[in-house]
Amino acid sequence: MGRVGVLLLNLGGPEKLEDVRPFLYNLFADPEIIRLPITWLQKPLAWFIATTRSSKSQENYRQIGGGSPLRRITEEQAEALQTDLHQRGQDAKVYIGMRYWYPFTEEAIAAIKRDNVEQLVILPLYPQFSISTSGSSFRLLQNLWRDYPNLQPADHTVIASWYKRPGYLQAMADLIQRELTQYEDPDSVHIFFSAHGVPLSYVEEAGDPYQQEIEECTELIMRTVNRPNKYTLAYQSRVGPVEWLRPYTEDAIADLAERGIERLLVVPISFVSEHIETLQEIDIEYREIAEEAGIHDFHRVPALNTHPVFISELSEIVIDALNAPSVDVSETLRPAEQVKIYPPERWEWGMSPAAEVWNGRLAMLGFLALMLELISGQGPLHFVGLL
Ligand SMILES: C=CC1=C(C)c2cc3[nH]c(cc4nc(cc5[nH]c(cc1n2)c(C)c5CCC(=O)O)C(CCC(=O)O)=C4C)c(C)c3C=C
Ligand SMILES: [Fe+2]
Repeated sequence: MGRVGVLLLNLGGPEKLEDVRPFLYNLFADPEIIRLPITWLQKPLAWFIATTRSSKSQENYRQIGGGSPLRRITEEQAEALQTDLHQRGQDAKVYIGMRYWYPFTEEAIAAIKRDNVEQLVILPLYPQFSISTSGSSFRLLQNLWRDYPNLQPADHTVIASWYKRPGYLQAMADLIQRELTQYEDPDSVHIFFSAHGVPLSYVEEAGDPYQQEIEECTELIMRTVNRPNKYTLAYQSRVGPVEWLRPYTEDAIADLAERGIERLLVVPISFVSEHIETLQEIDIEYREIAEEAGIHDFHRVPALNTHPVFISELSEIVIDALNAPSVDVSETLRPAEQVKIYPPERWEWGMSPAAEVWNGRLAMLGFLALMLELISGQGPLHFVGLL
């Protein structure tokens, strides 16, 4: 057997405040995050959103110490996984490929080539699959290997999602149990699962399995916790004007407060590391919302980070993958491609999704034209004297 490598895929995060704008640009330039029918508009729109959003986003990163801890934590996870694999007699090198910031996936692929890795396990650090996360990274790999076929290792296998794995469920249950034991009356605590949201259209029109996987994951964790506590699942971090998966976290907190719930234990479940959305959004913003609504006992379960049971499960996933027939990255993408493509390209009359999409596109084009005219000082509105 040739050299073995493990590629951990993750999102990446700005390390300093100056990184925030270019990081946001990379994120919004990704067609799996915003898909535009006119490809040349993707980059100007990404530039526009990144520029307008960056000061608000920078303020959030400032509140957590001036940057994302994601790179440091992912490096710790990679090191712990490599050590655990070695201890099991599996000699493998672990690489990190971030989607939107350093170390970029392209850098990891170059290192994998340099090291002559022949067998590669591709393991996203997202327990559940979404088109916007693991799907986007798989698409990037597919495009890279299409354009540079010599960079592709002789054998590679892709793990699409792994939220059902017993070690993951056990580690999550352990974190929840640990927090519950801090309470005098643990059964009175309401467990609040907060998953990262995605636009509703990803699920309803593009066939993203994310919502189903999140719901099943929540049930499996509660079964593993094996306690009588009541629980709720809600979706956080909505961006932009379109509808996302519901209930939104802020609404669900207000609703529970109205029902007289006093003790809330928040469990972030879409991501395995601390990041801006746990440290700032949950710990600061949602805590404030809860307290204003009358929930003064507001706690959060820490992210898995390098929890030993979790790291050990990652090793098991890698070893199982090495012993199973390989799965090509394009096979993993195929199920999402077989379902309806979003946005629908064919025009349909009436109040149809196609009409909504095309209205949205035209509005976006009009808005962009206006922005360009405001910046350049030239255009049809200047010509007719309206600007
Ligand atoms: C605009 C659409 C977005 C979708 C869809 C989306 C899905 C998604 N994201 C994560 C995990 C993370 N996202 C993070 C940051 C982040 N995400 C978006 C937008 C979408 N995410 C933005 C604009 C940002 C930047 C931060 C901000 O301005 O609010 C991060 C943080 C990394 C860090 O810096 O610490 C993570 C992690 C998941 C799991 C997901 C869908 C399942
Ligand atoms: Fe996100």
